[in-house]
Parts: sequence; structure tokens; C-alpha cells
Amino acid sequence: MGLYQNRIVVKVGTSTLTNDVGKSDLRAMDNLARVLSDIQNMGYEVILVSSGAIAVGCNKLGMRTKPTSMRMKQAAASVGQCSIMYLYDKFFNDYDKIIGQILLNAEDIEQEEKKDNLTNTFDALLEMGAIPIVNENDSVSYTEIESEERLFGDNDMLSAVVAVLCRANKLIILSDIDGLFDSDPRLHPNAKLIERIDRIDESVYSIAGGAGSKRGTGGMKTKLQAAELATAQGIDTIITNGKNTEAIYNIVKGFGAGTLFKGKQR
Ligand SMILES: Nc1ncnc2c1ncn2[C@@H]1O[C@H](COP(=O)(O)OP(=O)(O)O)[C@@H](O)[C@H]1O
Ligand SMILES: N[C@@H](CCC(=O)OP(=O)(O)O)C(=O)O
Repeated sequence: MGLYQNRIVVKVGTSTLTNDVGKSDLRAMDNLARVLSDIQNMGYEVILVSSGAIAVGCNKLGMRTKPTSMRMKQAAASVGQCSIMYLYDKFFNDYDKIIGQILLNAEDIEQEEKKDNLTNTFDALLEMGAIPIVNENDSVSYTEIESEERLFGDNDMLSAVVAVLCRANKLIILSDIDGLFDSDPRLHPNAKLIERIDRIDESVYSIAGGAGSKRGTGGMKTKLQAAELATAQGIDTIITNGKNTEAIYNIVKGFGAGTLFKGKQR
């Protein structure tokens, strides 16, 4: 089965959705809602994979630092997820769009029946013109937040899983950085942006470091894992800066912005 040529998955990370003190970055969320709504008006089907629940929940609950205990992280996610969806609902509503929430665990796509149900839900939402917004089901899952052997790893991986499941044509990963550089620019100020990668091998992994801020998780490594999964199924994957949401217009039209990982010919 081929890919849906007009279907795109956009993933946005915590570092883009929250400001330096850990509160929701309303301008970033509004910009994202506007551009994605506009792109949908242009005839594209849009799925958003959004992080931020734990960070926003921690802030709302007055936790000064990110909790280390699992139960506190899960409680924070429960509070933050409501807050994020409430804001998305308001912003997307301003642009005349309907959103739907889908919270996922690894086992939801491991069982054939659940996987089919999930695909049907995505398809039905898209058919009706709604924009599905996806996150890990942090409050019930242990593996996604903590385990080293987790399938989703973090939302980067989840976005690739969703892109494959929904047979999207493109996966756009919005980060707090312009794309993949030849070394971590936070540590090496002269690092250069790599515009295109056709094969993700060990040499590519060797230049990817960890998260760049207290709020991000995974860093470039998990983005490369996501790109590897998606490109293997023919899905072009782009890492670009979430502060420049306008770049999404260029990307959907096939122009460059950030780093393109070219999907394998199938
Ligand atoms: N080679 C690299 N190129 C670009 N960024 C890198 C690289 N290695 C590590 N990073 C770090 O990855 C960070 C982005 O990942 P992360 O902190 O998880 O944010 P997000 O919330 O977007 O997922 C960047 O801020 C950067 O410091
Ligand atoms: N599910 C978690 C997101 C974890 C995660 O992958 O975060 P990020 O690296 O910012 O995309 C949350 O909503 O807080």
C-alpha cells in the first residue's frame, strides 16, 4: 500500500511549546495552530504529535524542578495534558478547526486489532476534517517515560510510528534547533547545518548528541531513530526549527528547510 500524498505528520517538542520558565509558549502554540490550519485549508491532511504534558503539568502544579519519581511525572502529565489540549482547542477553534485527542501506548500498535482500530480512528477524524493531536499516554504507561527498551522511546519515535501507521507522505519534526548539525551547536559554535541525508548509518548517529535543554528529552539521537524508521517506509523526514513555523509551508511544497532525510524508494 502506498503513502497518502497529501498526509503529513508534524511533531512538536517540549522545548518549542514552553518558554524558559516552563510555562506554555502561547505565541508558539498559536503560530503552530494557524499554520497547520492554513495547510489543511490548502488540501493537506494534518496530524500533530505534541509533547509538553509533563513540563506544563509540573509548572502548573508548582514543582520547581522536573520530578524524578515516576508517579509524580505521571501525575504532572495528567494535569499538563488537559492544559495543552485546552489551549490547542482554543487556538485551532480561532482558525475554524476541530481537534481530536489520541493518547497512545506501545501495546496499542503491537496488537493487530488495536492497531486497526487506531488506524480507523485516524482515518475517520481526517475524513471529517478534524486534526488529530497525539501524545504518549504518560499517565498509564511506565515504559514510554522510563524504560531503556521502550518502543516509542519518546515522542520523536512516536511521531514516526504514527507517520508509518497513517501512511503519511512526510514527517516534520519541529525542534529548538534548525536541523541536524555536524556536531551539537550548543557545544561547538562553528557547527554546520546538514541539509540532506540519504542514508542514516553509524557515522550519522555519531554526530548526534543528547537533549539541549532541561525541558527536551532525547536530543538528536531519538530524532535520528525516528527518521530511520520513517524513511525506511519511504516517508521523507524533516527536522526544522519550531520557532519558524512558516517553514512548514515550504516543506509541504517540497522545498528545503532544516535537514531532509530522504525516504527510501519503495
Ligand atoms: N548534531 C546535532 N545537531 C543539532 N542538535 C544537536 C546535535 N546533537 C545534539 N543536539 C541537541 O539536540 C537538541 C534538540 O533536542 P531536544 O532537546 O530533545 O528538543 P525537542 O524538545 O525539540 O525534542 C538541540 O537543542 C541540541 O542541543
Ligand atoms: N509525553 C511527554 C513527552 C516526552 C518527549 O518526548 O518530549 P520531547 O523530547 O520534548 O518531544 C510529554 O508530553 O511530556
